[in-house]
Amino acid sequence: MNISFVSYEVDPFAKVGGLADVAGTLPKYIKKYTDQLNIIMPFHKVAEKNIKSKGYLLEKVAENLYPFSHSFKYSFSVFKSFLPDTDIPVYLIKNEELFSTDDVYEYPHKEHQTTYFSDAVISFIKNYLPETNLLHLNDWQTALIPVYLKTNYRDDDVLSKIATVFTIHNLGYQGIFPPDILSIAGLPGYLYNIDALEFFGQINFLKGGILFSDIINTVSKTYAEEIQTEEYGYKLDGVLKVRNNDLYGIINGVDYEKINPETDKNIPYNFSKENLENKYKNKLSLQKELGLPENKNIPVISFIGRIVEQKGIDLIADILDYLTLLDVQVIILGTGEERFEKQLKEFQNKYNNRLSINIRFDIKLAQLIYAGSDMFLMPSRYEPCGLGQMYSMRYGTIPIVRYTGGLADTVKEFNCEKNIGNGFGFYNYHSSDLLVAILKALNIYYRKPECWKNVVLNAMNSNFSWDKSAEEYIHLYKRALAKKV
Ligand SMILES: Nc1ncnc2c1ncn2[C@@H]1O[C@H](COP(=O)(O)OP(=O)(O)O[C@H]2O[C@H](CO)[C@@H](O)[C@H](O)[C@H]2O)[C@@H](O)[C@H]1O
Repeated sequence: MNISFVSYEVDPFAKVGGLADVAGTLPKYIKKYTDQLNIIMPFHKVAEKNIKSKGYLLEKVAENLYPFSHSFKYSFSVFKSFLPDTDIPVYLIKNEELFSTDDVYEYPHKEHQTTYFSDAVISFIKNYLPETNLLHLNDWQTALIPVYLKTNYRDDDVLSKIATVFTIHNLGYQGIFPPDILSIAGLPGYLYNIDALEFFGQINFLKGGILFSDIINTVSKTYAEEIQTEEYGYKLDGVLKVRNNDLYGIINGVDYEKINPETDKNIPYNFSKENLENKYKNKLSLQKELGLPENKNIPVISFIGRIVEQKGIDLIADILDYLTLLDVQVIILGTGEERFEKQLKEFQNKYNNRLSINIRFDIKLAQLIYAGSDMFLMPSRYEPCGLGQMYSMRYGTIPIVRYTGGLADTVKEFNCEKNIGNGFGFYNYHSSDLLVAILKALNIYYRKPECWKNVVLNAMNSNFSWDKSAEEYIHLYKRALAKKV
């Protein structure tokens, strides 16, 4: 198998959320099953900064290339780096006009940027990587690649042989734009059709990915089922049902080398199951760093994530007045929608010694929060997989989740008598249900310390390695390739 993995975010080059973690880790695990594997991403400004500051190798491998169909006649060049500590090449596609913003998703005309990138990837493959026989695509930004392949390039001797696997990391982001994007992208006008890319008078990129890829998957089994219902389908449930025979769910894993309390360089005290005292030293460091009273007995309840509706921020905001009545400390780290950021900042002034609101992106602080907290909130409205709950468990921090999508597949309700389970949760999307789930955890934390220790150990013993999921991806690749013969 000769695979190119295409993603808009790849950790540690450019990260906004969980997509970067997956794109920066999964390739390491599928590598052993493949002949050739590389990653292709845009050369965002932030990637350039990270490569320079971290001293990664960078060389130009191609210049003056052009996309074949796109109406923008800018040329692009391609740079090569490597996924750190591996021999996996990362190809970065550079164009000054389109990748000029500081952050990954800042460019105002994303439809121009993503279509240009998609067609440029194809042109680069045809010219420099013609042995490629499978493209693993991720999210709406890359969803038109299979559309180009099955329309404009269906008779091309190299490109027509390429199979596609398309992973949906989040159905909530679809890439919906006015119909004139088809002519800008150089795609045929007949795609403006209900059986193709048309979507309520617009063009929907994700719909293109769903209909034109050989195989589709999402990042947990439960979410793969949920998105075929009206409640979670974001108006694409019907389209997903049409592709039901080719739709799979594969749970994400955790990079056990990077997300490891025994070796993590971002935390002051490394620890393991055998040495949990150090976890509580991290708790004191965390409290100190955020200006909260330093006390290792007070339960610290945290949230890290994008501050958007998906993550259940409204439920957290609803209960903060009640939660702060209790002897707890609450820490929030994230960035996102302004209305939520503003609302959270207002709470900060009310409850200074119980609450720490941090509106920023800060990887080092995130690791200290995973390590130094007792409980980790993920009351998501929907959650394709979720990584925070798995990271927190690695550090003995107990997830409190809404049982939906990947959260339902990775968190099991703790039962103190039987000593089974690794977290706590609730089902209905109601703030009172979230509050009750937190109270269940606090009850055990305060009144049954032996049980609390057990749930901490159960969480740390949970297995979220990528090995099994990587094997499942290989099966999907084989299925996709079988469609080409
Ligand atoms: N302010 C901040 N500072 C530092 N770090 C921060 C941060 N905000 C977020 N992060 C980090 O970003 C990652 C978020 O990952 P998630 O999987 O939880 O969410 P996301 O919704 O972005 O991903 C989508 O894609 C992934 C990958 O498939 C799915 O797991 C998920 O369900 C889906 O919504 C974690 O590594 C977290 O620590």
